[in-house]
Amino acid sequence: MITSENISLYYNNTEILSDLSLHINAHESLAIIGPSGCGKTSLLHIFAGLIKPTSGSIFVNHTPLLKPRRTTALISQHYSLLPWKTVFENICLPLHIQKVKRSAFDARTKATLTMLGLNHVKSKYPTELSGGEQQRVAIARALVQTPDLLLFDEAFSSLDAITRDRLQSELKHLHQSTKTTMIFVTHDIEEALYLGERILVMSTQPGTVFKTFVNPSYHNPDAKMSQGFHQLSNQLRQTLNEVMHDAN
Ligand SMILES: Nc1ncnc2c1ncn2[C@@H]1O[C@H](COP(=O)(O)OP(=O)(O)OP(=O)(O)O)[C@@H](O)[C@H]1O
Repeated sequence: MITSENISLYYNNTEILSDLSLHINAHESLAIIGPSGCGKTSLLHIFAGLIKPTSGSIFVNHTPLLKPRRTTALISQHYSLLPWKTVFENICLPLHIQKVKRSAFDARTKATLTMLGLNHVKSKYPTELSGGEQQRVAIARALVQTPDLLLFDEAFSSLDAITRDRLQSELKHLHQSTKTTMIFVTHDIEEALYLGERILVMSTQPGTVFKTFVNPSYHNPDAKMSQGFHQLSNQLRQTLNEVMHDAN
């Protein structure tokens, strides 16, 4: 689905990403973890087509990525909902902008509201919702466009532990049922392990691939309780220590 070939990124004269090559398969769920400032958000913005690498190439479905795609959705920790619009209106906004017919977008919006358990708040305004509900609305607004690529930038970091657990499990279910390609940037090792079929550990700035891990417990319904989960969690912790050690 996405291939980056030897990409580098400079801001002013500072090298942020260096010679980064990576392939993400269609339907894969990849978690990206790494030290603060190593360029995770910048890499996600490159995948979204929002910024161009200074050198190297980036392809989505074998086509050079030159601008944002309509079927890529980026979800960050700032929900970016319009406060003067209801939940229903916020969710159908992208369809409205794309001039999808009212009859078609009503049905799609209703189906998405049901999928994310938001029917009871559909007439409320964002300020009347909890953080978890607002994040669910942001996810619904992304899903209503039936994206083939979902990018999450620390999307759950400001949520309480119970809401985060619930949303993580909803997303995992969504990934397993829709097979949308998903990329999660996170600081949280447990989140990376729960949501990533594969986990990419980045080096310190300038960021590049330090190591990737295949996650054997991803498809285990009780992943968080499994021995494999705890073993890989320790391995990831150790690898992040190595990353920091290499930088000193
Ligand atoms: N628009 C910009 N102009 C100049 N420098 C920038 C810009 N955006 C990001 N940077 C710098 O690029 C580096 C990487 O930032 P980025 O947000 O991609 O890292 P990150 O790994 O996501 O960080 P964190 O984990 O702390 O969120 C940082 O040093 C940051 O200060």
